[in-house]
Amino acid sequence: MLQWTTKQRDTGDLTSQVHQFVAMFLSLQQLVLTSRKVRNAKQRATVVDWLNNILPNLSLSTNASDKELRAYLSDGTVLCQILNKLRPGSVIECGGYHPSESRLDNVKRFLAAMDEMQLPRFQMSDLEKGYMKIVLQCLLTLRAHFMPNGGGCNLTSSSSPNKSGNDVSMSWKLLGQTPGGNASSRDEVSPQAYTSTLSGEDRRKAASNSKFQRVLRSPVMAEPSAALIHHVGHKFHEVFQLKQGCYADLPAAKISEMMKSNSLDNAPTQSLLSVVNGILDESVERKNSEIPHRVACLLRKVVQEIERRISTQAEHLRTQSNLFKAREEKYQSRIKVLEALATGTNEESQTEKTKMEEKKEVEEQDVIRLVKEKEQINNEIWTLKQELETARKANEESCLRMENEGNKTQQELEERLKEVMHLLTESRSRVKELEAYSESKDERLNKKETIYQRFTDFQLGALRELKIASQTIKQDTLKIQQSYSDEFLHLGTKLKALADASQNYYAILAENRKLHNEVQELKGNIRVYCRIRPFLPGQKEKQSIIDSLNEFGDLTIANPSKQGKDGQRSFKFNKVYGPEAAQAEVYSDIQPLIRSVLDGYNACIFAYGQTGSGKTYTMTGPDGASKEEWGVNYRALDDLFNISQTRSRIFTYELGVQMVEIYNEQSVLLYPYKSYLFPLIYLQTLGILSTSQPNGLAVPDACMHPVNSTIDVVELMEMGLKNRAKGATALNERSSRSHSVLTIHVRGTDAKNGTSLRGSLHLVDLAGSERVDRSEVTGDRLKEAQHINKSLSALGDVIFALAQKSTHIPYRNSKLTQVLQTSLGGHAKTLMFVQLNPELSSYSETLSTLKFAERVSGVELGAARTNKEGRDVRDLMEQVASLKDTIAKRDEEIERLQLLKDLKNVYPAVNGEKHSPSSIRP
Ligand SMILES: Nc1ncnc2c1ncn2[C@@H]1O[C@H](COP(=O)(O)OP(=O)(O)OP(=O)(O)O)[C@@H](O)[C@H]1O
Repeated sequence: MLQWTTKQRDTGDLTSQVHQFVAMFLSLQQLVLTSRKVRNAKQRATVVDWLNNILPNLSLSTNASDKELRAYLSDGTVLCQILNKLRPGSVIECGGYHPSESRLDNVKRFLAAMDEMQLPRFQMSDLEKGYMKIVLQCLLTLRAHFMPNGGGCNLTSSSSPNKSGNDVSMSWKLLGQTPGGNASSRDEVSPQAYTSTLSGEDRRKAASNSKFQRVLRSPVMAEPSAALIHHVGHKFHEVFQLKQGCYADLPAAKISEMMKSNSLDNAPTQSLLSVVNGILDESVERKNSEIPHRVACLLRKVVQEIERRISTQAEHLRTQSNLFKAREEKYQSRIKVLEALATGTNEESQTEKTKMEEKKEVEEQDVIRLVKEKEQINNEIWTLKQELETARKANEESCLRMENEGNKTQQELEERLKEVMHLLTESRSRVKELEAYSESKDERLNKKETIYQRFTDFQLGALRELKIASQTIKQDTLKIQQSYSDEFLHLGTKLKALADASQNYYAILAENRKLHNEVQELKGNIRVYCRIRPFLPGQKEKQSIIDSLNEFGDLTIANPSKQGKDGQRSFKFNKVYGPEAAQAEVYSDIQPLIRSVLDGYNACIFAYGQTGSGKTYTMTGPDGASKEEWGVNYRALDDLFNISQTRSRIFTYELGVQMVEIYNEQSVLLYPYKSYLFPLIYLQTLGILSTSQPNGLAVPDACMHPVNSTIDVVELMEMGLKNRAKGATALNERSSRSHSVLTIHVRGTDAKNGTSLRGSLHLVDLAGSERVDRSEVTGDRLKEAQHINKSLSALGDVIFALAQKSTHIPYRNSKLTQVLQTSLGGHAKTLMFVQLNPELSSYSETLSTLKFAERVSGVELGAARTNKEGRDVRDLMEQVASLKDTIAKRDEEIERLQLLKDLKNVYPAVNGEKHSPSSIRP
């Protein structure tokens, strides 16, 4: 860094200061400026600006392109005008060219003038071909040559053209040259020559300014950096007015050589200042210049001030010089006058001498005054220097600050660089990791692919095997199918044989059954048909205890509380009807038995079972039954009527129907036998029957009803049914608590031989067989239950006595057994319907019913026999019956009388009152 020493301040003259300032500035530039290429556009703009200044009528656009500029310059007129403006008369004035001249002649003249001035120039071909860079360089050189202050814009005194001209002449004067001086003399100006152009005092100061010399010859100046040289190249070029070539293309070595040859020493002050101004202008204009904008502005102001002061000083010196010249001339003339006078008169010469001395004194005073003024100027310069020093210091500080900031920034940048490097390293490692990961992934994928490939191969293999296996299986299946079809055919044949055999089997079975029935008939077995009632509509519980049944009379019931075979019980009867069996089906099975009555057989059909098991349904049918729903009673009567009518030509049949209900057997013991026998109602239809029945039962007050058709019988039966005792019990609302016995008496007479036959059919609807829970019924209901139980027990006793072929059969234990005596014994055909309730709650009752029925089915009554009689026998029988009837009446009379006698003994107070048995009967 160059220092502005006090000595320099004291001793340096203005020019040397400027030189020094330029050198310092260049040093500063070296420190702060970086190399930057001056753009062609900038140059062009400068040239355009300059041209517009010189030739205001040109009106070139500031942003004119190379092409536009070339258009202006191509005919050489503008070039000639420029030269004439700068140096009047240097070329022929050419406001237009002569028609005989070619366009290029103007250009040639311009180039010749440039050659004459020994300024670098372009070639004709450059302008023609549009190499505007060289043309621009040439114009810039010309501009620098004639207007070193860049067109005079920056000089304060350049506002007026006259002043500008003065400045130019002043500059040349300072350099010891005239504007029209030989350029070669400038090129050859050495430092010594340059200093010789200065005034004596200035030369002395310049010579003594060792610092200045050192600056000019300093290594920095001697060997400027390439960047610096490149940056300020054109400025130097302008300053040193290089002869040839383009300063932009000037190699660094050339500039370095120039620096070594002390070319700066020879540069005019004004040029140096214009260099500084140019650099500062450029710095101010360029926002991103390395010189801070404020500093550049300040420096420019300083330089302008220096220029102004130099200008003022020069003006002052010029005035003084003129003054001195005028005085010198005056003195010369006076001396001449005085000399003339001296030769004339001494007095006059003495006077004149005195006057001259006086004037000399005045002049000396003037000189003293001038010296004082000079001192004053020196003082001003010194103040200026001080200001310059302050500015320099400020500049240094700013440089230091900038340096620090630069260092700081550099450090930050380095740190940032480190961070970036770190990030780069990290990202590289990350990339490596990713690469490794992708490689491993690739590997894994490859492995997976291999595995999948293998798996696929394996699957395909397996598929192929499966295909083969499936084909084999297909073939096997076909074979098996074939064998199966063969076997099926074989089986079909066998099955056909089996079906035939089974048909035979069924035929044999039917034959067996028939034979069995015949055997039973021969034996006189009581036939037992079992019928199962369906679940009633609206009944919630529908779990049936019926496990199985078949057409052969097999029945199995299941105990819900016991699992497996322990809970099951099987029975065998002559027939078992399921819940779906129709009334007609049931009747068709008993039809032969019923019809046998017309052949003179006694038959008895009774229904046994608990309350609600369907006894009445089977024997009579439901209430208001249609013909399809008719029970056995209606169907039997209808059937017998029809057959009797069919056989009317052969046989004359008389039918009598008697309907008896046995109720509260126990009360019979208290009443006469008529009442005893028929406690509630009796009906004796037809007049064919005498009041004395064959079984010995008298029917007192018998109502005889003749019947001629089935409908008559049905009406009679309905009348009888209406009179049945009915009541509500816990088991069944409509439960009958009485035994209902419908007896059909048949007498047939053979029209040919007069033989007669008698048959009777008892159709008995027994009371409910269930055991009565004493807690549920009391009073009359309890009595009814007891009677029912007793009569059923008596029935059982009779049946089992018959089964055991006992000598004594206890028919007389109940009224029921007495009524059924002729049907249960005495070679009658007997059939029992065992009615079953399928409900779960009735299991125990059902079981005891079935057990009773099982025992009944084993009872053999002996082969049934017809009641056929010849006419004599019949007459005798009728006589016997009449006698029996008479005896019965007598017995009855005796019994009645006996009863009256007993009553008289019991009630002796009652005198003469007679009670008839009928009045006592309920
Ligand atoms: N095979 C059947 N088909 C359709 N309904 C039936 C059948 N058997 C019985 N019923 C019906 O069951 C109910 C009870 O039948 P039913 O009155 O005949 O029983 P019961 O044994 O005569 O009873 P009770 O001892 O009280 O006279 C009746 O409503 C009847 O219509």
